[in-house]
Amino acid sequence: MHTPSAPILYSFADPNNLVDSLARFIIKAQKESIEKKGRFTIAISGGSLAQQLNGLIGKPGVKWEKWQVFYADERVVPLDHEDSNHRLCNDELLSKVPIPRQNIHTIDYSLADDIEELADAYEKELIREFAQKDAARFPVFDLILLGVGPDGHTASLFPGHELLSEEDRWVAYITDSPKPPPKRVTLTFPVINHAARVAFVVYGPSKVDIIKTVLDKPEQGLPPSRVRPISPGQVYWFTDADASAKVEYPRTPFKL
Ligand SMILES: O=C1O[C@H](COP(=O)(O)O)[C@@H](O)[C@H](O)[C@H]1O
Repeated sequence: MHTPSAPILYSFADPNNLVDSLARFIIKAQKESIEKKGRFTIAISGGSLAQQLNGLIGKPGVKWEKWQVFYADERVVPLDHEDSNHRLCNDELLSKVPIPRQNIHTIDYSLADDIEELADAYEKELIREFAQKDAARFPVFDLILLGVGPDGHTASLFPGHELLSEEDRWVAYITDSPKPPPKRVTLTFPVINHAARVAFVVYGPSKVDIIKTVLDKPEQGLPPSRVRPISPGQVYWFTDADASAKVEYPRTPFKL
């Protein structure tokens, strides 16, 4: 097994530059994936990340019909509820681009009374997309987009939670999320760490201390510090000057 590569940190002084660079990065990942496999598999988080994706709207070169979109985590609420990660992503991006609805893989909220069944059903949705085509132990997403909460969670993997040691499941559930709503499903570390690329998108002054801890003190083992995709996977950080203000970890100039 190869050692994971060190994270690559980008810091953008201009917010528009962050949005545009992220869009160009995603389009490049999409192009490489389609050339290799004929499709682009992406998992998207909710929260503040969704607003950073609008650089993709109307951009030439995006082959929406080749995208298979999953959620890195989802709050167990109706899909049109204001807390739903799908609703956020749909409002900010997916409803504004020509992606076929069947390529957007949402949770089945009709199973909400039995969250274990709901998580199993979402895992089966991933198995249909990945296992039959790639025959791998874990799915290899072309790209997973993650955020980081001020408390140090990523996806719905919270500091100190027992889910951090999940080794088998692709999709796990929690009913005691410290951040509301309490019921959520999430991709697990084995899935996140098998991705070809993982990009954190973190901006704003409220994230400044947590990003410093995650990048400068990975030995503390906060969930985002544990995102180290196995080689040749790579983790990237797209940050703004506010979020990365205190980070000593070396920045890399953005170029494609
Ligand atoms: O609850 C969640 O929070 C994180 C971070 O959200 P942010 O608004 O602080 O960026 C998000 O990445 C995750 O998908 C979501 O469920």
